[in-house]
Amino acid sequence: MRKIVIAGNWKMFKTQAESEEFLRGFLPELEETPSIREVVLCPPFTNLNVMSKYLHGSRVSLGAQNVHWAENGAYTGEIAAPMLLEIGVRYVIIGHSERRQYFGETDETVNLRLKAAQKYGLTPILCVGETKQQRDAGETEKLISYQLKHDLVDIDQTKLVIAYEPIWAIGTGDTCESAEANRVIGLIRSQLTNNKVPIQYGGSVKPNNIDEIMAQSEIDGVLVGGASLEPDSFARIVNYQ
Ligand SMILES: O=C(CO)COP(=O)(O)O
Repeated sequence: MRKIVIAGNWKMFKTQAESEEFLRGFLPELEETPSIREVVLCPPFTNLNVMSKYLHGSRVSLGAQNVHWAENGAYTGEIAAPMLLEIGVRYVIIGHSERRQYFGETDETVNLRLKAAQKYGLTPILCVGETKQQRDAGETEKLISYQLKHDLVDIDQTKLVIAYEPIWAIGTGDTCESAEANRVIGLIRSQLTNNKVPIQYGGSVKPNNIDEIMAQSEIDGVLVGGASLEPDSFARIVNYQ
């Protein structure tokens, strides 16, 4: 049985006060959530410390949205793994398409960040996925194979989560058909050496499509953007049928 990992990626949303307000509404809704489901929240860096204190003793794990590969150093604007560990962070999203698209992230830097995360005991959530153009050109499989081959060099697949996030489905309301997401995720799994790696789907996951997505045999969880920002909607997703 593979682990189920349901993560909220808050991107650049919520102040500290707003994140505390979210938790006040969200935590009570987890009382009935099956314990096999790992629930992760990935807020902006500025909220991690206060949320870590708030979540102490709760069943929710904290994740960051990026990590640098050096232990420390002259890297203005970056955050190192030991800084995250010290405040109780356990997961880190790496290689999100918004990092690749807007901030010059490459497969090489993704690989460096993955290695650093694992070296310090953080579990990376590696994001892969194709653009609309690549999909229309029939290049989805080739692109994802390329990303996996380069991103996963010397990576321990026993401490890894992968998220398949087709870029055209992110923030668009244009969810990938669940059967198609299942097919691509099966393909990702066939390229891994460890068949226990949890593989999530991400891209316009909402309360009204979560049950169908999670009914797919290859899909081990979801990485949720917009719908993770409201306590009721994220609780509905975590408590899928
Ligand atoms: O990018 C995503 C999660 O990392 C998905 O975002 P949305 O759920 O808003 O489409």
